[in-house]
Amino acid sequence: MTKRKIVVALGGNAILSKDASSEAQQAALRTTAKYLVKFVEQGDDLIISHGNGPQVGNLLLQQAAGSTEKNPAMPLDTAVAMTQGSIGYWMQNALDEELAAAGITKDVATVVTQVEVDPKDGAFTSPTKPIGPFYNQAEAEKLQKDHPEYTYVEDAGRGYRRVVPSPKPIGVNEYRVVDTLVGAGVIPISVGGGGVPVVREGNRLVGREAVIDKDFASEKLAELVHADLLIILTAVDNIYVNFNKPDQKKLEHVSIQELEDYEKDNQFAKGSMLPKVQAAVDFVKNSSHGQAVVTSLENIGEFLENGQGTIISK
Ligand SMILES: Nc1ncnc2c1ncn2[C@@H]1O[C@H](COP(=O)(O)OP(=O)(O)O)[C@@H](O)[C@H]1O
Ligand SMILES: NC(=O)OP(=O)(O)O
Repeated sequence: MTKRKIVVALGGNAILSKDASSEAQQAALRTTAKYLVKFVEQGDDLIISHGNGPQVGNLLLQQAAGSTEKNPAMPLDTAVAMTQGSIGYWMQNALDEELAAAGITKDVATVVTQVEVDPKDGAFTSPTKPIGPFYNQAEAEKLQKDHPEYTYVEDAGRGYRRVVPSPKPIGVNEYRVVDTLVGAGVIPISVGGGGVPVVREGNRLVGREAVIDKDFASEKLAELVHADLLIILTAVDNIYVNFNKPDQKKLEHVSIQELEDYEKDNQFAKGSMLPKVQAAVDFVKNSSHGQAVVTSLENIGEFLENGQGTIISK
């Protein structure tokens, strides 16, 4: 098997399910690391990215609760950088342990990554990215009254959450560093939480209060480092059409044209499967030879051994 350069984007369930304590998130990441080591065992070069929606929202709440004039709460761009650090630390620690258990000598390093966005991106005036905890309707209504500057919306029938702007990534400032690390045999963790959103002002990169979708940021990074594969890991083994209906159909090998047709047919839920499908299609379209895969962590073994999962090609 030839050595491949793979960008792996980790879904929310790879880090946090119900318990938001650091112990529980670290335990989940140790399980995640066991799966990811399978790629390393077969000689692939990995670049890992991850989400931060629950974590960055929780961090903002902690910041607000403890803030004083002398110890002010940090803005959202800085909070994103803080979650890159904390989740990166947990992921490095978990991978170090699992690589050692597998007898593999390889370093892992987190790169605080700034992702460029367009200051005129319409997302800045139309927040859509859910962050932090879920609320019931009464709680959300009270929060909305107390914080008219924030937006709370219903999130896919699961409760209410605060939403923030989520502009599209147009560049990854540290992509060359990431590629250099891969070339040196290191496993980089990059564009965590979609990357810190920044806009270019001359020679300066200036932070913006937003949370970029990690699937789109991972796609941009995969393009820039000329990855062979973009693997988007989530809670399902495959993308489906007629998802959760009696006639649901699993997609196995699918072309970008077919996926675009299904997208026009509204087959993919906004804010959950749709960004993954769009990121996968963009990567395959914009790379000379790349493929994209959407599957679950638990299915990695089946993907590696039998090609199971949804595999998207030109
Ligand atoms: N057409 C579809 N095919 C498969 N899953 C879908 C589809 N539409 C919506 N989903 C849901 O989208 C989820 C993935 O989105 P989400 O949980 O937001 O992602 P993440 O894993 O990045 O946190 C899947 O676990 C599944 O429940
Ligand atoms: N930044 C981001 O996309 O996070 P989630 O995947 O947790 O929503």
